[in-house]
Amino acid sequence: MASRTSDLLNFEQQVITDFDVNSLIRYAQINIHGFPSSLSKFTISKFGHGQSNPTFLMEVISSSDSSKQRYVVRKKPSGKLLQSAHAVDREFQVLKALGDHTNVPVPKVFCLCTDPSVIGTDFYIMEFLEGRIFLDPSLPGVAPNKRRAIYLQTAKTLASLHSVGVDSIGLIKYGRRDNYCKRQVERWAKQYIASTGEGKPERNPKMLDLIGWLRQHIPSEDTSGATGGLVHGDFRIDNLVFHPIEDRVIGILDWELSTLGNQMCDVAYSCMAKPWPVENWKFYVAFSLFRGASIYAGVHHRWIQGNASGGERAQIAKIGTNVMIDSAWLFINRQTVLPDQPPRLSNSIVRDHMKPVEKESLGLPIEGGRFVPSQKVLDLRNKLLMFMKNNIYPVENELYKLAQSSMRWTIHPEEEKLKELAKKEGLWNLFIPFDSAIRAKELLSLGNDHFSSGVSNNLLLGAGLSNLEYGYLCEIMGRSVWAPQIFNCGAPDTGNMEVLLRYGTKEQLQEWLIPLLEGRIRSGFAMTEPQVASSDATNIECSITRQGDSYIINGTKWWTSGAMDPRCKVLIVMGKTDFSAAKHKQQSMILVDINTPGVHIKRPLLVFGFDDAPHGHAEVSFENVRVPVKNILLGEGRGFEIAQGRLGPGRLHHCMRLIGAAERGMQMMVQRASERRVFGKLIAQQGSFLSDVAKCRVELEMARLLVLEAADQLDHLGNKKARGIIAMAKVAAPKMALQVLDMAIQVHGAAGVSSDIVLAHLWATARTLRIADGPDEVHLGTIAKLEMQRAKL
Ligand SMILES: Cc1cc2nc3c(=O)[nH]c(=O)nc-3n(C[C@H](O)[C@H](O)[C@H](O)COP(=O)(O)OP(=O)(O)OC[C@H]3O[C@@H](n4cnc5c(N)ncnc54)[C@H](O)[C@@H]3O)c2cc1C
Repeated sequence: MASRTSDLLNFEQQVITDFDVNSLIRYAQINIHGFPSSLSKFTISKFGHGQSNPTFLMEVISSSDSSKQRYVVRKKPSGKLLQSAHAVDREFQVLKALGDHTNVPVPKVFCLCTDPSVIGTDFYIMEFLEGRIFLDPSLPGVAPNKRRAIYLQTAKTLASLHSVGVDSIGLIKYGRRDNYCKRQVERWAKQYIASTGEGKPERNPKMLDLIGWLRQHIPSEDTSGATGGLVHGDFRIDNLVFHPIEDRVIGILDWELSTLGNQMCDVAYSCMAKPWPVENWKFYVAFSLFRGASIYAGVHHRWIQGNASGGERAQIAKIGTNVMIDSAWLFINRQTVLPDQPPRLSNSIVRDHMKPVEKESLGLPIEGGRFVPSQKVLDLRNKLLMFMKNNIYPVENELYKLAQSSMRWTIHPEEEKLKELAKKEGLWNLFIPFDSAIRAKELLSLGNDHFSSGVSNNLLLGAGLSNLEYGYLCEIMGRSVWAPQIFNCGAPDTGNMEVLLRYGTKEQLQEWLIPLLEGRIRSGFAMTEPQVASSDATNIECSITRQGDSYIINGTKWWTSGAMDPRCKVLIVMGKTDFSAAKHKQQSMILVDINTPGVHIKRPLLVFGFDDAPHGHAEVSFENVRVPVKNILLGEGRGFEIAQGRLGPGRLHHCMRLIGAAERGMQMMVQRASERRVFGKLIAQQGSFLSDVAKCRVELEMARLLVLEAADQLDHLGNKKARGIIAMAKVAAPKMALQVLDMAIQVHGAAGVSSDIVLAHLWATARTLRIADGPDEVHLGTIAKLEMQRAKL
């Protein structure tokens, strides 16, 4: 529940002894227009909430008309203060500028006094805002829809504050925009040192380590000032006054730490409890916790000295300091390189924090359903749908024509044009999970000049989506066999790029990942071998033998998808580096330039007569292929480890595309049935059709939910723990797609099995997915094994 601003006064109205109240009244009478010249009564009460500048409510009753007026007085604390803290004159300056020139909600300020003879310290007087303050950021007791509105308003208020053009409202010199974090780390480090140590609260050595860590990880945008602007410095929900009834903010309070600087710090600080996947997030959250720890140490120290404005409550600051230091380290360590468990999404956190009774009262799924895409995803989805409608469906026939001609193994120029268009529209590399993108950026210290295509590197590293978010988009690409590669989201490139993003060295990323991300080259994944049952990858026989600074590769692979493509330049080859090692440690993966002597593309394989030109599935032989040692991925014997990381997301991408293929089938089936007459009636009017189409929809929606759930679990639990549900999706999605496409083919009659329309090709592709990336039986084995284990618990 919210507290009224007036409820936050200390219970007993205090008689102020450390300043001259009469002097304050005299000052107000002279400097505030409309302040009563004679008073029949006045009271001064102190606000109990907040630990910093003492703040008072001054209520005065005019003796002439008995009207009551309320003002807020905010002053510096008395006593010796830490350097640059408690600058109420700066608070006044920023409040005045915002109040006079912007719509940012702030209390109106009346006067600033820097004359110590009045009440002993600087102070200013502002209007009193009667409204609601939410002291607990989890908003207990507030209905979910209200909570949503309040959080939304909080975010909007921060956005309005961050949008202020400081130069035009007289705040141009309010601070420096660059190197904010750098200066802040030094400032709060000094204050921590000053507040702790001998004769003071105990100094925590982990805080010193934290200072060192922060110094080493200052983000580049901080140095450049790219994210610079007005910073509140303490933007929390309990520093906002909400309207007494309406869910809107009427005032942002407590501007003590405001300045110009890196606005990301405000963002991170305001959602410290909500991990959020952007670059440098680790730094910003750790920085917020560090700064909080330093402030608490100061509060605790002042409490020991007897001049903390928060009174006895300041004692808890002692515990708070160390909790914050520990939390910072927990956060830093949890996210080293890539998290075992990727960051949780905010809606899951909200769910997790709901009390059972709240969940029950809502009957999960909450707020319109569990799988409701965010606005960002909806926007991308709409863009994709338009792109498919305007650019892909209309050229499908044209692309097929070339792929069935004698020029089948060349690229249609339209395809490359569409790739450029997709890049421009921000529909590029959407498959890249945000955590992998962060690693790539860190490893490569990417700048725009690393890319030749002229597209910003941010775009080349995707849109910062989770696997679940990508699920809503990938299925749309799956509606056409041509679409995925136009968005640079085709197999096996996505899986291969994911391998490089997760496991590649800096050099490997430079050499292969960047051209792949740009869409300049394509790739293949060579694991399956004709002579052994390759669904069990321990059977593979291809050898990778170390010779000095090289590895020599010998073996035959088949079904190496993409290897026929003239743009294919690199293969990830799985082979054995040590035939005598433990069963799952014999295999390694290595990068092979397709033009290396000894790599022979033997022939394209056909899938029910489709050769999938110009992409193709090739038989490839490797005869004494010599590659440099640096091409090994992750290290010898770690092939299985990589395969597990690669296959989870890759498998799900297939499932997502299958949902899209089935949707296309549904749409074509209904359209055909609504146009074609058989025996005097439209097909759609035949009872058997209605029953069949409904059953298809049921199957499709079940499979979609399973796929989305698997993506959600992959995001939350990681590859290993999500393997059961991924296996389920991998079994269910092809089965469903085959059923729906088969029905669509049936409705189309002979046209359905022809190559004149896309259904036969979509069906053939779906059929391969009961085998490719592991046959059904292998996945059923995984599901059954987990089920048996569960039963034993
Ligand atoms: C279109 C297409 C594209 C492909 N792309 C690639 C690629 O890019 N790179 C690559 O390396 N490979 C690729 N493959 C190969 C694919 O991954 C393999 O075909 C698959 O792993 C199965 O291996 P296999 O063909 O050797 O079948 P085998 O291992 O010989 O299995 C044959 C059958 O045995 C049965 N079986 C297997 N295991 C079990 C079990 N545990 N219990 C009961 N029955 C079982 C299943 O019915 C299975 O279908 C592709 C395949 C296709 C069709």
